[in-house]
Amino acid sequence: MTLNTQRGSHSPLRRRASTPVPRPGVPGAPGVSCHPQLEQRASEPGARAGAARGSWSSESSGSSGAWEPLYRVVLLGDPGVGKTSLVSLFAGVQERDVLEQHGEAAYERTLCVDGEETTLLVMDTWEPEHQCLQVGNAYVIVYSVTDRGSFESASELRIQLRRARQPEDIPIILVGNKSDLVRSREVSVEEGRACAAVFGCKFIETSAALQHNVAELFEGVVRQLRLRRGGKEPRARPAPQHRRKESLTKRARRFLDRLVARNSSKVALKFRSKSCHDLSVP
Ligand SMILES: Nc1nc2c(ncn2[C@@H]2O[C@H](COP(=O)(O)OP(=O)(O)OP(=O)(O)O)[C@@H](O)[C@H]2O)c(=O)[nH]1
Repeated sequence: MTLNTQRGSHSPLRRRASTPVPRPGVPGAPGVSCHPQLEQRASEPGARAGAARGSWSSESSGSSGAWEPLYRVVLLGDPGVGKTSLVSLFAGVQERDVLEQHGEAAYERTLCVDGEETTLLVMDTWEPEHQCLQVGNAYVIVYSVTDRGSFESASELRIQLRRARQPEDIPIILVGNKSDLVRSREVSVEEGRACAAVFGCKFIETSAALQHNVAELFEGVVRQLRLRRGGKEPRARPAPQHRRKESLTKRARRFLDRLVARNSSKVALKFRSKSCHDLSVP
């Protein structure tokens, strides 16, 4: 299964072919970007249907020109874990429809998931400290299952993200990539799932090389965004409280310490999540 070719009747993914690279300027004008600038913080829940899109995109989609929501999805993770490979599959790029802004590459694509179209602007970043922690409507934190260090970095990123976006209930998906490299695996699927459970995010393993679960990942992002759409998310987090923030951070640190203490597979078994692997439920 690929993101770019026929997938039968199952959730067809449609690439908006040759989406013009927008230029900065007046929103809505032909050939002009309506994407928010990177300096702009992501909208609050309820208004997170970020930038409306201009006439150029409705032409390419053949739609009536109605404005559609566009969500910014930021990929984070250590170098070499496969972020660019995953994003390239998402974008279906041979030629790169790349929007270069402040050093990040962004790819826009409209997905049809559960009969409804949603446009994602997926940003492949390599500087976690940069503004990317502020701009995403959803985050995909990638590690390589063959690199325990990248798994630990993913946990650190989750902590940073929580600090940066504490009051918001934004979708975060932990991704263990390179699942095809069975013999060099260093992080078990149970550890990945357990980590996601501890950090309160979703989890999926992918193989960009085999194109396994890549479509499911981005469809899952769409579903997670929709679950929170319009501020109707019933599981919206309560107002932030200092004590809770501290306690979760401490728990996360403890979890990390235990992983590093090479007791990880036993520890992982202690943390079970009923639904962190199901990207279609809250
Ligand atoms: N076997 C295997 N190799 C992969 C997979 N995903 C990526 N790779 C390879 O891993 C290497 C790094 O992949 P990238 O996609 O460039 O990783 P990245 O996270 O974007 O790396 P940076 O650009 O340095 O941040 C490349 O040689 C890819 O071909 C995968 O699922 N399986």
